[in-house]
Amino acid sequence: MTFQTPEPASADIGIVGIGVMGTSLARNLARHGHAVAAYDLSDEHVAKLVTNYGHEGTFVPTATLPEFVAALRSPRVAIILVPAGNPTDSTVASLEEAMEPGDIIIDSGNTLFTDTQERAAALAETGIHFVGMGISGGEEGALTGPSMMPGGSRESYERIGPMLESIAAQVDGEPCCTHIGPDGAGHFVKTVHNGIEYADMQLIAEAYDLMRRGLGMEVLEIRDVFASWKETELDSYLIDITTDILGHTDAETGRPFVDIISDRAAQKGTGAWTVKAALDVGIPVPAIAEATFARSLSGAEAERGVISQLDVDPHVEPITGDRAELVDAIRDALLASKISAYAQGFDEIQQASIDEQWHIDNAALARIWRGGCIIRAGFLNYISDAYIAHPDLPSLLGDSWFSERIARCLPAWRGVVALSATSGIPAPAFGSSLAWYDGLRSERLPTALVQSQRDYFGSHTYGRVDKPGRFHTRWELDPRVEEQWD
Ligand SMILES: NC(=O)C1=CN([C@@H]2O[C@H](COP(=O)(O)OP(=O)(O)OC[C@H]3O[C@@H](n4cnc5c(N)ncnc54)[C@H](OP(=O)(O)O)[C@@H]3O)[C@@H](O)[C@H]2O)C=CC1
Ligand SMILES: O=C(CO)[C@H](O)[C@H](O)COP(=O)(O)O
Repeated sequence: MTFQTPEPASADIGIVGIGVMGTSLARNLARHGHAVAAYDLSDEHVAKLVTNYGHEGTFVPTATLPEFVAALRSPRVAIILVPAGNPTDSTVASLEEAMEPGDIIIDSGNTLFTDTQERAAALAETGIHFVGMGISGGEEGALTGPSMMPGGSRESYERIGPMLESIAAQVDGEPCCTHIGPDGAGHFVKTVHNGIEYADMQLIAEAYDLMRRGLGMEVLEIRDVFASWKETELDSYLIDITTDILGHTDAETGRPFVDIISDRAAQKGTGAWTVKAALDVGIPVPAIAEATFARSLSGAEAERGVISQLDVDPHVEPITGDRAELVDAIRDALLASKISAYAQGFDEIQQASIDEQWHIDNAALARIWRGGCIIRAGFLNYISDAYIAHPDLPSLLGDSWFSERIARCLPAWRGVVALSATSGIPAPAFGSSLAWYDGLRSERLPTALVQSQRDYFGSHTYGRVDKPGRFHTRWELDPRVEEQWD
């Protein structure tokens, strides 16, 4: 396929990677009156964009990256929407060759934030701005209004902000796009957004499983339950799509779609990155970790094959009792666990922001997640309010809106986690969230014993509850002697 050589400087902005997201974002920009240059390794993708959607606005198809760059008005702005890793590296390298100081490269893929930091540092010498921008909303959101999380220099945001804000989702008259912070900040918060997404999805799936296998409910009955939860604090996009999915019937078999789809849930890495980064900054995110492991477990063919054959009957003990009360209990457990998962994600962002000196505004971040993105949910308004009232809030659970709901849901939360264990229906994200909460509220934790063990075998020292300093016990001596080490 050949395209006519484009007019130089005829496009306001360009997109490299005209796949699922690139096509939608190019259309969104064009619909808002921006002329969009398009480049993809595959000319066919670019041609399809122009043929199918050319009537929606101005597209400038290009066949090579130098042509693409030449088609951009100066200072040039190019958005990359290709797979993370090598394809992004090679695209950045080619753009760098053709671009000039003052131009802006925006990587909008799901990129590891440390890669963004490295690319931004490498490009800094050239005078080309590098913006690592998280984007969320999937194909539909990118078309009708995504949530966007750009990192990078303030100067670059002044140039690209108005254009991005014009195509972002709008909530209460505010665009779901704001400058997040320097270098890797935008990609970091998008990664944690996805970690929270993993947790929210897993929690919903656990609620479904407890109703389906535990209470023996039909799929359409559960669909109706989820539809009714939309009227509660659980109102969210993920509850909406769950309701829709549960109402869907497989055309070929006439069975509920959820019964014919393979239960292997895939992952592209952002959940695992969130967990790894949480380990690095020392912040516990067990709901996100369990959600990530749940996907790995679902794909653990060999282990599942062996263990499912073990002669342990019954595999599932039905949950008995008043069904309406049990459904309400599952709803409350879901709300409390969901609050925990979001609190964990925000804790992680807060700590990374301190460590990296990103100065991320959690209130503004919560506001841009209210629309456009996959985790959009009514209660993000309350998260924003909590951080407006106390920007350095050590935990969302310290805010009264959240603590009151946790207190209200707590008895049901405990009951549901106990039922999960006795019925044999795994609810790892429910259970780990509750354990996280109980850990944080414990005045004294058994890690006192862990620290004693560390000192015993490795002379790692310890603090005392009754006086300052670091101490070590000479465990090998008889009688034992305590030494003060500093
Ligand atoms: N899908 C989603 O919901 C979301 C995706 N993202 C992120 O956005 C990025 C794009 O995702 P998505 O649109 O789903 O992926 P797709 O695979 O649909 O699109 C990627 C496009 O980039 C093209 N491409 C690959 N390598 C190059 C290259 N070196 N130069 C130019 N074009 C190239 C591909 O062509 P070809 O097919 O010929 O290889 C394809 O057309 C990813 O980083 C993804 O993680 C972010 C948010 C949401
Ligand atoms: O970024 C996204 C949504 O916010 C993408 O859809 C991403 O692919 C989701 O992650 P995974 O594929 O690992 O489920």
